[in-house]
Amino acid sequence: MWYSLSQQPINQPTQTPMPDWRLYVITDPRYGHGDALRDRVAAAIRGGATIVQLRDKTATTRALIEQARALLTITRAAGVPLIINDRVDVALAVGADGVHLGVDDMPIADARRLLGPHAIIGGSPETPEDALRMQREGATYLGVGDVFGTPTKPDAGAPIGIAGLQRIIALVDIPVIGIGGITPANAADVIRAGASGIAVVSAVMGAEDPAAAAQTLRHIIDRTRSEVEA
Ligand SMILES: Cc1ncc(COP(=O)(O)OP(=O)(O)O)c(N)n1
Ligand SMILES: Cc1nc(C(=O)O)sc1CCOP(=O)(O)O
Ligand SMILES: [Mg+2]
Repeated sequence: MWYSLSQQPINQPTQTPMPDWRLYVITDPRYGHGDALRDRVAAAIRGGATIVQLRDKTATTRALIEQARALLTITRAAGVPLIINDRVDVALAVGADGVHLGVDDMPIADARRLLGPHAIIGGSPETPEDALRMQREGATYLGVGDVFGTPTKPDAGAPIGIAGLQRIIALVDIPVIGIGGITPANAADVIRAGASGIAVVSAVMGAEDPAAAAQTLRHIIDRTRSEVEA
């Protein structure tokens, strides 16, 4: 059955398998553009990143599209989804796997209508009410933070801690990824709290060796998940 965009039901069950959320790596222009960015993303994937987000709040639309196309060749070859931060138009233009949207970005319901039932759509709630609304509107997952205090996003607000993260995990049925100030020293706490994965910028993209940094985090995540499941 065909739907016009306006008739397409939101929150339609998707046949697409759920991504592997364990290690979600987010780019930052501070750590390179062009080939340097591509090399860092490729290294992060070699080390064990399971999902990648292109996040660049300063690039022109044209530059963002170029970066997205360049990253897609790497992520597709590795079978890792590429998510575009903020920009539904860029995700559509390049055929990315999804978008990530905060409370000031396009509403999730509109993005779901535009991108269709199989797109990965992440939401960043600021309150429990936001979390429930985003889930209702068709978010695939939530990125919840700032958990520990981030050096990367100055407007992230006060840290919510593990207790704040757990509150959202208990409230929704969709996967929750912890974000904000996550390092090898605290990643296990996020997984023990029930998060499906961790999202990091500086701990991998800002590392001298992104492959080694991703590998260290993956070991911690996988070990902690085994402990929790035992
Ligand atoms: C995985 C993930 N979680 C949270 C965010 C933050 O999104 P948002 O609140 O829209 O802030 P900006 O990233 O746009 O500054 C994210 N990007 N990814
Ligand atoms: C993109 C982003 N969103 C956040 C939120 O709290 O919603 S914190 C953040 C940046 C995370 O970077 P780092 O791993 O360097 O702390
Ligand atoms: Mg945003």
